[in-house]
Amino acid sequence: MSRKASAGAEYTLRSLGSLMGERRRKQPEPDAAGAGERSLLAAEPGAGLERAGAGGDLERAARRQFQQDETPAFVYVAAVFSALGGFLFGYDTGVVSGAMLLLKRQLGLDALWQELLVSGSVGAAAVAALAGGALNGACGRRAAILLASALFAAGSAVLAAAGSKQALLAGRLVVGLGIGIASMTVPVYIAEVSPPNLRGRLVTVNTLFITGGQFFASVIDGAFSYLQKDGWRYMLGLAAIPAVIQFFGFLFLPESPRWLIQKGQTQKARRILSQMRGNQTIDEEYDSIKNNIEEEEKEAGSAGPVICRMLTYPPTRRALIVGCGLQMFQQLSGINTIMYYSATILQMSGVEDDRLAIWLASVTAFTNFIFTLVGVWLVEKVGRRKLTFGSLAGTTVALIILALGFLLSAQVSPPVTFKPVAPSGQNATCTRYSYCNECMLDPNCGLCYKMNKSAVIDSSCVPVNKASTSEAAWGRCENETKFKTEEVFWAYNFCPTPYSWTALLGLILYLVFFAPGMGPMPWTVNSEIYPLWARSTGNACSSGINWIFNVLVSLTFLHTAEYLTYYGAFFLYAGFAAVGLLFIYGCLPETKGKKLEEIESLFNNKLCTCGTSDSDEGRYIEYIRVKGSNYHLSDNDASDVE
Ligand SMILES: O[C@H]1[C@H](O)[C@@H](O)[C@H](O)[C@@H](O)[C@H]1O
Repeated sequence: MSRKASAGAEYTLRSLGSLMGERRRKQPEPDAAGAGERSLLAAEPGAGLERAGAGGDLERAARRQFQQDETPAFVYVAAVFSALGGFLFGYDTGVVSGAMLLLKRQLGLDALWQELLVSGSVGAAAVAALAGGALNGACGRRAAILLASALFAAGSAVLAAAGSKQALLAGRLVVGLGIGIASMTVPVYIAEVSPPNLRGRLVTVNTLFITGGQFFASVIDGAFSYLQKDGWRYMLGLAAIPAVIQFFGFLFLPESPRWLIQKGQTQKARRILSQMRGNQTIDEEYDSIKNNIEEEEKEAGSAGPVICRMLTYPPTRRALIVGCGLQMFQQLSGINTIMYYSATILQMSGVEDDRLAIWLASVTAFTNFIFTLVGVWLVEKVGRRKLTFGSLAGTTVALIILALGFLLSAQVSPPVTFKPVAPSGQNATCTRYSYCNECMLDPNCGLCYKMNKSAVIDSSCVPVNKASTSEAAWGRCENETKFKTEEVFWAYNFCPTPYSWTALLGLILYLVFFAPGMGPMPWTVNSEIYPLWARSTGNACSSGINWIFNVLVSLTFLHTAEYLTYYGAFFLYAGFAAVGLLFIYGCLPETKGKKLEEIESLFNNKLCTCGTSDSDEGRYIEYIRVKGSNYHLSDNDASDVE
């Protein structure tokens, strides 16, 4: 039974499709626009007018019809300005790989410094995401977004002007703090200002901006890679522009009305809510939020840290497990390894030119972006649960194909047929390897070879030039301009085999399936599943988990590949994804179209019964006030019934 019902107010329970306790019964699917507007008497918008018999119902149905057409442009403006935080998150995480190619040469960075600059900001993001919960709760979403954009701007300026590696590290850490705060705040803010029927779509737009930022970063990397000296300053510094735009935009944008109500600033909250809802009456939404907060405060008690209250109160504990689980499986299915190694996978498939591979990597980022757009379109049509499940199922299959591609390539990996003698003082470790795939698993080595028709001949495994991976440290492939005229080829990171296209196919399928669901849904679902008192903390924890697993997966990939080989690593990710499928099937309820205040009741049942239990999308339950408290728990019905 819902917490509201147990709170002493007297309710009658009405339901369209099924009553409490009944199993799911199939309802006609509302269309996207009406997803949040399921009526008591009409499950589909549009059917409302015909079916509403009584005068009050008719009026309500008409009002609903009117309301759903009118979402003020203001909501979209607020969503787009906050999603600039997503863009910066994507840009700053994406741009660093290209910048690093130039930086390591210009500043002579060793592996440790490269690692620090790449992972430092991700680590800082994890810390800031975890700390961002307290910041959000105490100062509000708007202040947190303003702080994030200020950090992005300041960090980018430091990076653009950096004169030493220490300054670069400081800049990356500051940017990382911005990424962490933005990643946990922006989805919450968008969810709180959006009307229920658009919420999923608008929060998903934030992930569209993340992947858009990553794509834009890859184009900028490609463009500035020609500017060998100082190109990295532009790559890293350009992020200041959207950061400044967001900062000034947010000076004019309002605080989340839900947060204001929680803090007792009710007049201001009413004003902002009516601005956000245009011509719609806001009384019901306002009362619903306010009563919900009062109920929550009564029931959850205000003693102790929020995280302890969340863990001891079963519905929020379950929501937290679902939220963190989704973020963990998003990262464990290997998205960032795929993005990072896409250039390698493309090279394996026969793209030998380094520059071309960089440009093709931006095609990968573009695919991720475009298919996130498909997610924006689908989220209100098919709902979060089906979209996430379908997406992860496809991702699992794609990972298996990718792994098979690497496996087949390893099996026909060309043997090393020529063992040159290392010049004195030079490293000869690479010459020990007997097959190309062994040579490739050692990051210090590459293959130098000739081709006879499509067969690899005269191949040797030699050390890579530390300053430029496009040539060897010594031997036939030592000088790129020279060996290219001599029909000698150099492969760093890939083995030329006839099965490489399988890996390419796996890569494309991976992005096509991952981007619409597993990419955005963990963020979208997390922005919806916690009650207001636990929302900032819940999002802080789940975003923190996302960043922690992001670091873990990216940092361990090369070692995993060394121990398990490439195909082993991808089979491992496929295994994680398969476990994630069971988790989603069992534990993820449908939140589509529900008011944020209603979602908590989805977690009243024992965890991981969603696949079979009645707390799923087929149920349309409505509590109507009979007397006493002046609100009800319903699927967007706007009136009080005495
Ligand atoms: O949702 C995003 C998105 O899918 C990005 O492409 C990925 O790099 C992030 O790690 C993820 O959180």
